Amino acid sequence: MEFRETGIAGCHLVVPTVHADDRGVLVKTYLESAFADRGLPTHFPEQFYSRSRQGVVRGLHVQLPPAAQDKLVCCIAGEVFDVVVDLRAGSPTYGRHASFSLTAENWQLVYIPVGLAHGFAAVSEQATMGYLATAEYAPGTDGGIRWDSAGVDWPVEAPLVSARDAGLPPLAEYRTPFTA
Ligand SMILES: Cc1cn([C@H]2C[C@H](O)[C@@H](COP(=O)(O)OP(=O)(O)O[C@H]3O[C@@H](C)C(=O)[C@@H](O)[C@H]3O)O2)c(=O)[nH]c1=O
Repeated sequence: MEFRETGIAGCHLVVPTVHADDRGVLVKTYLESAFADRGLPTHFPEQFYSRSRQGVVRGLHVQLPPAAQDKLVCCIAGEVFDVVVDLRAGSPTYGRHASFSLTAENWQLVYIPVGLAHGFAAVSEQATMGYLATAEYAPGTDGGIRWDSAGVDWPVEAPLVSARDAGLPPLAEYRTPFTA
């Protein structure tokens, strides 16, 4: 399991070892000791999945304190264009984003620390995302910024976006509770 820097402090691209043989593959996507060695969280009380059809954009979401979450995200079916945006006041990369191609074939994951917004576009016909999170979901603490306000070059035409996501504030108007 390799941890690659992403240009946004504390956010890592996690590249697991893919053990392939005649039968197929075995891939370990989370290893407590590897996370502990890097000072990353090892307690993930919540796991969930979403399935999206092609052209869906979800995000850009961040769960607010006191229920703020670190997340470990991956794509277990299909392919997504995954995005994080730094919303930590005082961060040298505040407002900047990083993007990743997460696919069921490359098995890569993104570790997203508290204070980064997250979203993705489903690039394949269907895409299933998996999440581990360090805090349980708390209705009323879900926030974020509008998907098209952070300079992201989304690889989809006419994205399908939820009403809630369409109503999120743009990055320029976002009042962040997070600090670097
Ligand atoms: C995220 C979440 C949603 N829900 C409910 C609320 C709502 O009725 C329904 C769908 O929620 P949403 O529209 O927020 O689902 P979705 O847009 O898939 O939300 C997710 O987006 C990506 C980008 C993330 O990073 C995730 O952390 C999460 O915010 O599921 C839960 O019960 N628990 C949860 O943890």
